[in-house]
Amino acid sequence: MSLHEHAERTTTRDAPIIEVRNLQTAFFTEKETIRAVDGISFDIRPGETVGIVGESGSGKSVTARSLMRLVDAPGRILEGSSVRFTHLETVREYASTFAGRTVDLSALEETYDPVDLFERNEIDATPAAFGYEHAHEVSLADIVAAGYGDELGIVDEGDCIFITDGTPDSPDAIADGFIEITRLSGEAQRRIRGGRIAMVFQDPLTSLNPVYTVGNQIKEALRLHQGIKGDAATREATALLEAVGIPDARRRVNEYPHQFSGGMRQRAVIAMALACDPELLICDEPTTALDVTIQAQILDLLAELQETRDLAMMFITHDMGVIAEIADRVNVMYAGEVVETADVNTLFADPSHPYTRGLLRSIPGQQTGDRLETIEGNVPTPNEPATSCRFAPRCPEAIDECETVHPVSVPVDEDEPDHTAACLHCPTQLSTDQAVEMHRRRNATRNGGDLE
Ligand SMILES: Nc1ncnc2c1ncn2[C@@H]1O[C@H](COP(=O)(O)OP(=O)(O)OP(=O)(O)O)[C@@H](O)[C@H]1O
Ligand code: NI
Repeated sequence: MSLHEHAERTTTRDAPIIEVRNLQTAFFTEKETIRAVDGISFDIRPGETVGIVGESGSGKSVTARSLMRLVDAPGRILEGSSVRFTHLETVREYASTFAGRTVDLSALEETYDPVDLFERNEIDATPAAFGYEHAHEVSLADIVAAGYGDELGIVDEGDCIFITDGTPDSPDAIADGFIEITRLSGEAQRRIRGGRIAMVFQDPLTSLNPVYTVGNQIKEALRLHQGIKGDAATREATALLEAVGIPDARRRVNEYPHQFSGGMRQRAVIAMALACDPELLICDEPTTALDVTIQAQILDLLAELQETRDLAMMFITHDMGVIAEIADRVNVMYAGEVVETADVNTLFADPSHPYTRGLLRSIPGQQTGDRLETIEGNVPTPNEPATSCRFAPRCPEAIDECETVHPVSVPVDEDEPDHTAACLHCPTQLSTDQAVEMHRRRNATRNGGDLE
C-alpha cells in the first residue's frame, strides 16, 4: 500500500485498545541483568497497524512476548510496567466472570489522593515514566496498574480488572476500564493470550503441530476460544482457509502442515490466529523467512484482513521497506528503548533521531551512491540502567552530553505532540543547551515535586 493511501486511512481514530506504559522486561542471568525492554510506552487503536522496527537485539520480540505474557524465567516484567487492555466488551465480560478480581477505581479515588501516594517511598518512578511532565498529572489508575497498589495496600495481588467509569456490580453498564495484562494469571490470562490477543511468529512451524491436520488445529482454536464444534467448526475452518487465500480449502483442510509450502503454512497460521477472533494481532517478522514475492502477498493479506475485521495490529520487522508498506504508526526501538515514534508519513518525511535516519539510509534503493549504507557497529546489550544515550557510540551527531545525560522521549516539534524522539537535539525549537537541560531535569525528578 502506498503512503498516500495510508494518509487517508489514518484520519479517524478511536480510543486505544491497548496502552503500554513504561514497560520494562529484564532477564536476570548469572552474568548480568539484561534490560531487554527498558521503559517503553505506546498505544494501538482498532484498525491501526503499529510497526516496531529496529536492528537485531533491540527488544522487539521481548516487547511482543511481554504483551502476550510469554516471558519465561530468567526474564520477567518489572514493577512500574503497565499494559492495559481497554477493549470495552472484554472489560465488561471480565468484570462479570472475574468479579472477585475486579476493582472499582472511581470509588477508591474518593479515599486516596494520587498526588499524596506518588510522594511515598514505595513509588520510585518519575512522572516522565508515566508519560507526564508533572507529578499532579499521575492518576490512581497509573499507580495501581504499574503494580504499586499492592505495597501501598490499596489492592490485592490477584486484582487485574480496574473500572474507571461504572461499577463492577453492573458489568454491562461499565463505560470505561481496563484489564491490566501484567497482573493476569490463570484462566483470566489464558482467555487473553491466543483469545483476545493472537500472535503470528516468524517460523510458521513453531505454531503448527506436525501430527495434526491443519483443519484440526484450526478447529481446536475455534473450540477453545469461540466454543464452535463439530460440523460448524469444519465449515468455519474451511472458510478461514479461504479467507486467507488458500486455494482448494475444502481439500487442504484435511492436509498436514508438511503438505503446505512455506507461504501457505504462514497463511494457515494466520487462519489459526483469526480462529480465536482476536482484537489485537501481533506479528513478529511473519514474512522474514519467505521469499520476496510471497512476502508481498502475505503483507497484502494482513492489510486486507485487518481492514475488513477492524483488527488492531502490532507488526515487528527490522525492515524499513516493510514498515512503509504496512504501518500506520511506527515505534523505532534501540537497545530496549523507543527512540522515535511518529505516523509513518512523518517518520519517512522527517526522521528526527539519528538512528532512524541511519535505518532509512540502509533501505535498498534509497541511497544516492551504489553502496548500501549501514550503521556501523552493533546494538549494545542494555545491561545497566540508562545514564547516557545508548546510541551515542554509533551516532554521527553525538555531543559530549550524550555520554552523561539519558535522553527521554520529547516532542520533536511543540506543534506535533505525536512525533517524539529520545534525543538531546530535541525539541528542535530549543537551543542544544536548553534541550539538554530539559532531558536532565526529567531524569532527575524522582517522585514528588513538579517538573519545571
Ligand atoms: N531468554 C532470554 N534470556 C536472556 N536474554 C534474552 C532472552 N531473550 C532475549 N534476550 C535479550 O534481550 C534483548 C532483546 O532481544 P529481542 O529478541 O527482543 O530482540 P529483537 O529486537 O527481537 O531482535 P531480532 O531482530 O534479532 O529478532 C537481546 O539482548 C537478547 O539477547
Ligand atoms: Ni525478534
